Amino acid sequence: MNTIGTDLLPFYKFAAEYAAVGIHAIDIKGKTILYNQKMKEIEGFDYEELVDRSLLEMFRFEHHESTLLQVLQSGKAVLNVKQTYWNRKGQEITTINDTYPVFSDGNLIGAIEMSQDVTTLEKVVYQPLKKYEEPITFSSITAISASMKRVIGTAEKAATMKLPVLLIGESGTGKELIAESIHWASSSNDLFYTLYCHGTDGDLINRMQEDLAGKQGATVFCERIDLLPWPLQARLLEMVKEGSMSDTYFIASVGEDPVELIASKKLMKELYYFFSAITIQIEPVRNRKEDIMPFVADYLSRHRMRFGSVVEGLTPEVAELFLAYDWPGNLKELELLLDDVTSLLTTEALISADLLPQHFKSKMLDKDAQNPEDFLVHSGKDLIPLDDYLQEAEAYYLKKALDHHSGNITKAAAALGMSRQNLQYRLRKIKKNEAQT
Ligand SMILES: Nc1ncnc2c1ncn2[C@@H]1O[C@H](COP(=O)(O)OP(=O)(O)OP(=O)(O)O)[C@@H](O)[C@H]1O
Repeated sequence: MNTIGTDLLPFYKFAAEYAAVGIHAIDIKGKTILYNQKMKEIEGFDYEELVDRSLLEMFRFEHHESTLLQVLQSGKAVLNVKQTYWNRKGQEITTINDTYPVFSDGNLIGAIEMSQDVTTLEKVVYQPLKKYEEPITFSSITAISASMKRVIGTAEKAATMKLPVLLIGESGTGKELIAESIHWASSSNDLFYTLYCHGTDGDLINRMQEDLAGKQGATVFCERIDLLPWPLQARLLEMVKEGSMSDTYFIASVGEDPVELIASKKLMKELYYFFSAITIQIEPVRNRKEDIMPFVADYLSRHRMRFGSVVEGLTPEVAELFLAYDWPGNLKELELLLDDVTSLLTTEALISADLLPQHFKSKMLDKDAQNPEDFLVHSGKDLIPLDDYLQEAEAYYLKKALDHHSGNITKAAAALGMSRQNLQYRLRKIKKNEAQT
């Protein structure tokens, strides 16, 4: 209650739910008590999956992974942590997180994390300045695999014909690089304009028209039109068809198969028809691993030229890890990893495993382990019989409990609220089941 007697709780609740920052709060036991709309958007959960999200609570054991739990343990705030990662939908997300302990009457009662989504800002402000000092042309693109060579071949033809192009590929596969290369190959005009479609800003398209007013022969790259809200897709369609922009060359990109995007109403059919005079599908890098090592070599050569470093390559162990990893964020993820690693280099000629960031090493170690999210029901995943599901969930949970207590059965059993004998019996049963399958 405030001084004028209005109950503020409903207002606080509304503000938390609809705030433009992602909010995730946990209580003293680590249970999620607040998880707002923006956080769902950032982490890429669909409504159906969220209904199941409470299930994840019972698997919440990765204490060292979570800043929230770290803050809960230390009682100290962790501020200004920038993170780039690929969320559940494979979208690249960059956030700046502040995590605070929450006290009531001097007692710690939980922790709260506030995530600011700076993905678009990063893309607009930071990235274009970051990598290449010269215009991007086809020769800047690593294309050793047969599939990337085909991509470049088609892109070169598209540039000659100057027909609208639709680039299809996961985040980080280099769609923007290809769009820019098509631009330079198709025209001598230096106006390459990227329309970042990640936001819900209603003025996005009007602003672009203002920016391009009176400028002849520009190329507009509409990046990820599938992320554009429906009314803005309609507005974009109207604009590309308008006579006033007839001199503009349009290229667009989408993150998945456009036929599925149309079926799930994420992409307007007419917009697809406009852009798809030529479609170019870029394979994820896990299907063309021949490109990984040449990309690393190219990155390191640029690093030597730019910073005068002496780094030559990777140790065989790191090369093996790079080739084994699936790279959900594609070469962009590899590039960010190399940015991290090379910032630590002094006189090393080879990048060895001890220079790799902890988050990458733990992902490699966990590669074969089951994740909490494997237990969620996804629309694209076949259901399994309940008994099998429960068995898998039990095995996962008990193993995590044991890991958590460094293999100490007595402590794990106590934490699980069961006798030592009961835990041993269940573990034997799991082993037997695993041996049979
Ligand atoms: N084949 C490649 N050759 C060279 N660099 C690449 C290649 N693929 C990706 N990259 C690197 O990855 C980064 C991301 O590429 P880009 O922004 O073009 O990806 P994208 O497919 O447009 O991603 P998103 O859909 O997330 O916007 C670039 O900065 C580039 O340095």
